[in-house]
Amino acid sequence: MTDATNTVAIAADHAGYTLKDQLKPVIEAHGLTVLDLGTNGPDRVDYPDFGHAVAVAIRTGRATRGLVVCGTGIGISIATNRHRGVRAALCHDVTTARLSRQHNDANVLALGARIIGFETAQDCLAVFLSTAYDGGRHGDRIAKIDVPTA
Ligand SMILES: O=C(CO)[C@H](O)[C@H](O)[C@H](O)COP(=O)(O)O
Repeated sequence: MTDATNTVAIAADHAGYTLKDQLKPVIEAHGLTVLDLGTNGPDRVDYPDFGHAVAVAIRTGRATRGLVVCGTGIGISIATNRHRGVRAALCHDVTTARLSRQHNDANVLALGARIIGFETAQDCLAVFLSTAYDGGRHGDRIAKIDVPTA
């Protein structure tokens, strides 16, 4: 049985699926399991469907972390962030990837396949997966991110 705490849900649109697939070994090299939610080919698809799929996997406990990829990373990160408790960070460099974990306790990394190259993407993901949340003063701020329901 797959251990959700060691599972990373991944998804991409047509612009991001190649990078998504290239990044699977990075996840596995960290001793983590990949839950691939598509897409798996070049046919045009809608990025919100794939951002939502990763967010739902986290919300339902099938995974604790996620990776989403589209052309810019913008659309899929916006969609992923519509889910309560899901914090997707769009990163273009290792510094933002590191700080997304230390300060924001980001649980999803978003990347733009048409914006950054494989080497940078690989470094961002490796840092994202290996950096712990700092806690402390950041906790109250994170608690204010999700808008309270009436
Ligand atoms: O970057 C994206 C959304 O922010 C998507 O991956 C697409 O690249 C973008 O929507 C453009 O779509 P296209 O059909 O590939 O032109």
